Amino acid sequence: MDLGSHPTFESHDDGTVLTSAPQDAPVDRATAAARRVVDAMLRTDRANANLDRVAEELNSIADHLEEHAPAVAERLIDMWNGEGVTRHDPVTGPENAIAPPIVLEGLSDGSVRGEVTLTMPYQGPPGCVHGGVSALILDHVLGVANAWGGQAGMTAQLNVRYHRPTPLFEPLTVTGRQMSVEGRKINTVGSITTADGEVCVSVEGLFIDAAVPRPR
Ligand SMILES: CCCCCCCCCC(=O)SCCNC(=O)CCNC(=O)[C@H](O)C(C)(C)COP(=O)(O)OP(=O)(O)OC[C@H]1O[C@@H](n2cnc3c(N)ncnc32)[C@H](O)[C@@H]1OP(=O)(O)O
Repeated sequence: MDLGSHPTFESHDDGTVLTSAPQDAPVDRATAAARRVVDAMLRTDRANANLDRVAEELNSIADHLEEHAPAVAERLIDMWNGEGVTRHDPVTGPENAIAPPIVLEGLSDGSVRGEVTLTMPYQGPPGCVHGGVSALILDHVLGVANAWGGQAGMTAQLNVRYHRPTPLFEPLTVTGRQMSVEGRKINTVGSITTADGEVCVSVEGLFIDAAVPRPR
């Protein structure tokens, strides 16, 4: 997959930051505020909050953003340029309000690792993480693990095992590791565990090295 070399952000004794941590930039602050709105919308008292006013103000904000949106093709080129690669995806992207966002580090043992506490927008069963959200997170973490391992690819299969409900509102550790590369086939594993080390979700992924050119 033509992702180029994976941009890195800083290195320290414990690892190399592979994703773009939220910065004190207007777009990061605006996205963090949007994320806060999504969370607060699910928590607020539907009877007493002034949701008519909220709808009006949010539509006004969306109007402003859309007025300044370039053509999609132009924006796609911009997104896939340089550090942009790690700034817009739905798992780690600080510019994507859907992303928690998770900061991933590459470790010297070849694995990647991150920590996250998920809240109501990611709920499936009561008080627990939606299974599709876990699969989304792990698909991406395995993709980054492949980039860190030196051979990226497109997900061809993702086998997900849900061992126990994954709790919301608690710190979770997500990990991924490239296990083998045989020709174009890449085998990668990953998991989501609680702070106590309980495995909630584990995955095995088959990735295929395939050319998906960046928009230019
Ligand atoms: C830098 C930042 C990091 C960013 C990380 C981002 C991670 C995001 C991860 C994703 O979400 S990727 C998006 C979800 N995946 C897709 O949309 C993939 C859609 N499928 C495809 O594009 C193609 O089917 C695919 C590239 C996977 C394979 O098509 P090809 O035409 O290149 O493969 P081909 O048919 O030539 O098969 C090559 C080999 O792979 C095998 N293969 C292909 N697909 C397979 C499959 N699904 N299951 C098992 N084996 C498969 C196939 O049998 C064959 O084996 P052999 O060489 O032994 O004959």
